Amino acid sequence: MESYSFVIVGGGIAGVSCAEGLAFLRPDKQVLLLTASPVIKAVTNIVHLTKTLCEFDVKELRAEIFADLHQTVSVIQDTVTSINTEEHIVSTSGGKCIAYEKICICTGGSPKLIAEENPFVLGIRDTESVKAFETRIKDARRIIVVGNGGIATELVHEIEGVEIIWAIKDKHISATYIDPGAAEFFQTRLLKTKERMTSQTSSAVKRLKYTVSGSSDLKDRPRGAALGPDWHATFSIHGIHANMTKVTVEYETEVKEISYKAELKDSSNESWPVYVHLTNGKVYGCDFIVSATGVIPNNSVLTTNDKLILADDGGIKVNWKMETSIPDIFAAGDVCTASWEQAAHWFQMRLWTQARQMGMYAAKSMVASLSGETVLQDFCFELFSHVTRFFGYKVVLLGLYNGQTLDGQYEVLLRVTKGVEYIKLVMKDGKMQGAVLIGETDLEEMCENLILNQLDLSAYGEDLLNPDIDIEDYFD
Ligand SMILES: Cc1cc2nc3c(=O)[nH]c(=O)nc-3n(C[C@H](O)[C@H](O)[C@H](O)COP(=O)(O)OP(=O)(O)OC[C@H]3O[C@@H](n4cnc5c(N)ncnc54)[C@H](O)[C@@H]3O)c2cc1C
Ligand SMILES: NC(=O)C1=CN([C@@H]2O[C@H](COP(=O)(O)OP(=O)(O)OC[C@H]3O[C@@H](n4cnc5c(N)ncnc54)[C@H](OP(=O)(O)O)[C@@H]3O)[C@@H](O)[C@H]2O)C=CC1
Repeated sequence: MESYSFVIVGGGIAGVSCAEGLAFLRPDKQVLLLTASPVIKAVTNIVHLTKTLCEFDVKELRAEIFADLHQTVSVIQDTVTSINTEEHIVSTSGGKCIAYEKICICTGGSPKLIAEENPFVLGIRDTESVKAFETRIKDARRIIVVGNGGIATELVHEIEGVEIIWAIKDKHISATYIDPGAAEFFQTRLLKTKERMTSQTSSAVKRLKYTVSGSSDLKDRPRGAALGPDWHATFSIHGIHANMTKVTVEYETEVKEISYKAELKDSSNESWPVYVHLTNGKVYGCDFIVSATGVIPNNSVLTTNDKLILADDGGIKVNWKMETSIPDIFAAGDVCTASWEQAAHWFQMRLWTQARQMGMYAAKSMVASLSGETVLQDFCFELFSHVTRFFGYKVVLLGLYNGQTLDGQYEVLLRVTKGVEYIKLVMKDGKMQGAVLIGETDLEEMCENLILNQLDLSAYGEDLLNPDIDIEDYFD
């Protein structure tokens, strides 16, 4: 039987970061990366914006190319079906049994759909799912997007040539990331006017796009890793209309029923393949529905083990060393749920930054566990930080950016320049707890420092955001 010191299951960012970390830390040990898809995701072109905040590109590599880059890493494309945790043996659907000393589960997540098995409900996760979406949208007149998080926000902004009904549970758009004020700031970009489309073309700032190498023979691949930055730029997501793009937001509503006929009249007089009945009483016919309603961790490789402890969200519970409840089994990325006592300004969100940090840290922890050394928790778990792009703007989120865990006991300092920047500082007892920085504010480093060092800023009051005072000089 083949045997490895370290086995990793999953070739997404968490698994690949873990494999790279292990290869670096223990070049004397053999590492096996077992992954269901023939391409793996590697992080490249890392740009550090601050101590905890970085931007990077995600590169798709064929498994054999990744293995060639790392002498001690082997990659096998196969699906893990079960793990014998007593014997330390992992079994695959291809009939392999492989022995391990330490194993890390990095199997990611799958879209949590509002209706499983409904052919009109699509989720977006990997290259295959976007290809399915691309095929469907090119003939679509109207689609319904359900959900108010990352995917819905990106899609509604990027899709052209189709009517979009965006059904959200909240009172404002993009509620997973921003507050009502920032939602208002984005409002002009949301309305897909001709003017907006022109300005978008000229102002779009894109990071490097990744390419899908050798995609033609990947048709039948099993579920792949989650997409990378600017994933939408690699696909054509344009509906049937040449010029018309219209967005209607249905606030504070959910999908009650999906049917193939409408009892109530749909507002258009057209006929549609499918109708969505909302809890606010409205009925919309559409060509299909995008369910951008979160992810479910892929925990099945371990669920038959009665020692496994899962969190309420289905994630595999891990402690601060990324250890699961089963000896010698670690987990990282979207599949796990951080179940340690967390630092005051950090919380888990299923993002690629955290997938990378967790994967790298799991490698450290596995190495320490093998050699009986102690490990200290990584600094990255001190502060939540995320940089992304919504509606064409750079968006930086730091710490308790939405007042998370503060029970409404905080103040907000705000500076808004319409169409340029939106800055929100979350303050408690004169100390900064979190920040939302939209636009090119150049304030991320200062805010990061002030959240981490908890300096009492009461003396500065609102001057903290006075554009006439170069406050950065005080705090960098
Ligand atoms: C459309 C989209 C846009 C996103 N945009 C952003 C963004 O802008 N910023 C951001 O920070 N995050 C973003 N995310 C989230 C981010 O992509 C994920 O949090 C991150 O990639 C998770 O990485 P992972 O390695 O944990 O899991 P995945 O990338 O899901 O990788 C899981 C891997 O495990 C393999 N696997 C699964 N089951 C098995 C098995 N049984 N045996 C063997 N292999 C298996 C899969 O093939 C895959 O290779 C986005 C996600 C999506 C879907
Ligand atoms: N730029 C970025 O940072 C991006 C990040 N991502 C990441 O990719 C993953 C998948 O994205 P996404 O699917 O958008 O997930 P998110 O977790 O970002 O958002 C899910 C949204 O769907 C809502 N929701 C959940 N269930 C229902 C339901 N039954 N009916 C209506 N609404 C519902 C949630 O509301 P509630 O929270 O109230 O339950 C939330 O608004 C996430 O981990 C996300 O963080 C994706 C794209 C871009």
